[in-house]
Amino acid sequence: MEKIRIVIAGPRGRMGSEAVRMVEETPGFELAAVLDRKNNGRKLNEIGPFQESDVPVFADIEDCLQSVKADVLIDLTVPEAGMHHARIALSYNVRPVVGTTGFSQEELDELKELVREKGIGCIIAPNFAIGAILMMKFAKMAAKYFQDVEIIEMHHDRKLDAPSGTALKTAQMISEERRKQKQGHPEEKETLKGARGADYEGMRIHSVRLPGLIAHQEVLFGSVGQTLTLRHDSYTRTSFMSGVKTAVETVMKIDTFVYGLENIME
Ligand SMILES: NC(=O)c1ccc[n+]([C@@H]2O[C@H](COP(=O)([O-])OP(=O)(O)OC[C@H]3O[C@@H](n4cnc5c(N)ncnc54)[C@H](O)[C@@H]3O)[C@@H](O)[C@H]2O)c1
Ligand SMILES: O=C(O)C1=N[C@H](C(=O)O)CCC1
Repeated sequence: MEKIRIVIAGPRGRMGSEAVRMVEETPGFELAAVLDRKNNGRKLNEIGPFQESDVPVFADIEDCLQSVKADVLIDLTVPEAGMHHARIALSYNVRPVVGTTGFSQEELDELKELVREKGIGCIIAPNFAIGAILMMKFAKMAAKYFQDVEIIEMHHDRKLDAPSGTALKTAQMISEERRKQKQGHPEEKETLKGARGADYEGMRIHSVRLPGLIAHQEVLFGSVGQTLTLRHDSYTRTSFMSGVKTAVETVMKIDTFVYGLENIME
């Protein structure tokens, strides 16, 4: 069987470098090229700790996709670059697997429409860790029985977007079961701005940023005389890689837009 040829955007990043390792180690996957903001025209083993890999580095995705044959683009960059890469990849019939977070609803809708026009698969995954996916699914289940919920997401202090993509996706999944309602005292007042966190349909999302953390989230439900806490922790970025691998394999078999790995989990 032919190998799945993959382009990775963001190969020098925390996630992108893990993804390069995963692709290189996976039978059936082949790294075709990488997209880096800098280092156009060089080889991957000249720009990072990847001794074995001499695939070409491109700064521009169009140059890349005109020069190398690719099946899948894995994007682990920043939202502006991720959107641009996903749009161009689709226009070249290359299937995007996007782990980058921070997209607006309008951007997700635009990608969904492009995928509908093209008829090839595209997966946007705010979190690739199986435990995080289960946490979100359990939170949705619990929301049927608990109307009051707050989300606390905790990440390393190099993270650019807040709230995290996972926290937003969790809130969206909960909102499929929970009726919209403002939580807390109807007359509560913040004496320090932001004390009650972000407001998603009346439920609150709190973002913690600290060195030492990787990616963690608690979903706290409260009802009369009881609370229920769901918690997930990613202690290393390798925790995300089996999800990236599954997404790459799956995106080759589908012709639709998927937002969230829970939609492709058996
Ligand atoms: N879906 C998940 O499970 C998951 C897990 C962890 C992180 N993330 C997300 O992945 C993204 C990357 O996270 P990170 O911690 O690896 O960040 P990082 O800052 O370590 O890496 C991002 C990389 O993207 C590169 N980059 C920026 N613009 C680029 C461009 N135009 N072309 C090519 N490369 C470009 C940067 O140079 C950098 O090397 C973030 O949006 C983060 O929220 C998702
Ligand atoms: O490290 C990050 O940045 C992470 N981002 C994702 C998010 O925003 O939910 C997933 C976890 C790690």
